[in-house]
Amino acid sequence: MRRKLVIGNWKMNGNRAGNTALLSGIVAGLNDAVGKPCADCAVCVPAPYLAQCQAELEGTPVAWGAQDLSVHAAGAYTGEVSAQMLVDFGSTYVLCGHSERRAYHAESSELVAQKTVAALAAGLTPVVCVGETLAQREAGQTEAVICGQLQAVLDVLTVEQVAKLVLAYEPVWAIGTGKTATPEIAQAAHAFLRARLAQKDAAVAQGMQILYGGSMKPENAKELMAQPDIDGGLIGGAALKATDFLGIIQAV
Ligand SMILES: O=C[C@H](O)COP(=O)(O)O
Repeated sequence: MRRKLVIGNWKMNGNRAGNTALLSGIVAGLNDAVGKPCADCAVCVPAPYLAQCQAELEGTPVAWGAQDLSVHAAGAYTGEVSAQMLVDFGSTYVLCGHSERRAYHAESSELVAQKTVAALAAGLTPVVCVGETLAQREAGQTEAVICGQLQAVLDVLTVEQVAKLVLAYEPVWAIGTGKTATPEIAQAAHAFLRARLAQKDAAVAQGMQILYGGSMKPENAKELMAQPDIDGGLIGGAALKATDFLGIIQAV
């Protein structure tokens, strides 16, 4: 039985005072919940706030991490942040290949694969994001696109390394638009991804947490998470309000 995982991706949002209010709200909500939460949870924050997460989340049920990393270990790479720097601040997770990185920073699937390798080498858990645009879906290319994005990563990893990944399916047309994929559409994509993973290794495919991302909210989370191949959520907008984020965790 795969454990559910809910990750909040703050994107480029936050400030010190607001972060404290949000994080303490999440922690208080989890502590108030009756029994142990049935999902693991984490926040992926802008790199400058990793120290704040470490100071305010250590010892709580909320893990933290970053939204991107460099493929390089160190050196003359102005503006880049290495995997080891993320580890220095207690990060567990790092997003690799979020669609906004692919679209606005021209990240290729090959670069995403290299970032995944760098994250694993530092002991981080990469959350590899895949997803098609609306034009690609309408052209019937969804499976080819997400398969290509996944394959680029699988090509450079051993089975043991693949077992350490988290995968996120985020249809670009559902991100920040309020247009959530229906549970059936999301389930079909997740099942497809799991079948592709099974071609690498059946047991690893069965154990892989595949998160859904794209306008997930407390109101639609329950139905999405009830799908057999949806193992949690990668949450954008709704991760910026403690009650919404907790509502999604409670929907598990
Ligand atoms: O990483 C999170 C996704 O991009 C989803 O964002 P959203 O929940 O605002 O649609």
